[in-house]
Amino acid sequence: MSDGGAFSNSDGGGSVSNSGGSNSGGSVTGALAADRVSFAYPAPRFRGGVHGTRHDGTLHNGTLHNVSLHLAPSSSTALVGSSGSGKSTLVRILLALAKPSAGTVALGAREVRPGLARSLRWYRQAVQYIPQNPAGSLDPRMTVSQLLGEPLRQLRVAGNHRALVGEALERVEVPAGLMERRPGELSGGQNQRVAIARALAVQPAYLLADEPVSGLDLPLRDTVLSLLSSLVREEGLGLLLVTHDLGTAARMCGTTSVMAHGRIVEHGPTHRVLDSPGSPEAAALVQASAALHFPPAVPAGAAP
Ligand SMILES: Nc1ncnc2c1ncn2[C@@H]1O[C@H](COP(=O)(O)OP(=O)(O)OP(=O)(O)O)[C@@H](O)[C@H]1O
Repeated sequence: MSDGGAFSNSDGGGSVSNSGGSNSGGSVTGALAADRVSFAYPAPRFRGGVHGTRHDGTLHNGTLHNVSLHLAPSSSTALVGSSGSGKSTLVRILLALAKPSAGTVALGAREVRPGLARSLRWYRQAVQYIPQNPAGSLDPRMTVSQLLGEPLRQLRVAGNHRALVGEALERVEVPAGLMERRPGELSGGQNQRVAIARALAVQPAYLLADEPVSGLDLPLRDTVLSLLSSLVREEGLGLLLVTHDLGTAARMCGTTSVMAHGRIVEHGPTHRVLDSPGSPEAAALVQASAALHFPPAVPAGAAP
């Protein structure tokens, strides 16, 4: 699909309800949708121009152009694309951290835009984020139990917070004995799991995850990906997985969107996108991934 026109996931991007499970973010119903979103980062002042615009009035550094992405409960979508194609920027817009210059973001029937923390509390609970470097997002002064308890308190999540914290840590296999440690007293992998537990503890309806397992060893990757899959399957979570790993996209996600130069250039069932890519950008990603996983064999005796 060219230019990211509005589309729905094949597994139901329309207005739907969470199918249940225990995710309390599931009290929020409907699709999470970016519709025809454009965005440009502020640019340095041009000579004789207005901040952020060219002399002809067009936006400089138009980072996203007319991008649409619809996520549905109980489904996983992979967002792939080369470095700098705009994936993280789109995630920031979906998180209502950046305001699009055109287009809208909505959860169900409610449009969302950056604003007062109080007015976005419902949205921050419903849509959680796992950043690229989750461990780096943790306040080093806080203990694990404080780190997980803080968003529950700030977002006024209903229920027994102590129990929610314990349950989230158990899900990512962080032993309860580490609850009073601070990030500096944990391994990188443990910190990453704490950051993931922090997102899960508020029981979101949607999880936007930017390379969530890139810093973990292989068995732990498997554990975390299996956990995310089961949250989607059994508890109605909607997952957007930003990844450079097409194998992870194939394993986890029913649909895949491909970004290039700030546009969605292709969207469809993951197996179709990966098996017979319909855009040169998707084809290049598949080719690069194949070369990485199955490099041409070095003939015996040849220098490596
Ligand atoms: N804060 C910023 N100010 C100005 N330009 C930015 C800013 N953040 C990102 N950009 C630019 O916006 C474009 C898209 O960046 P973005 O981080 O969204 O790409 P990405 O696809 O997530 O890349 P990666 O896979 O490397 O994380 C890039 O050209 C980048 O340099």
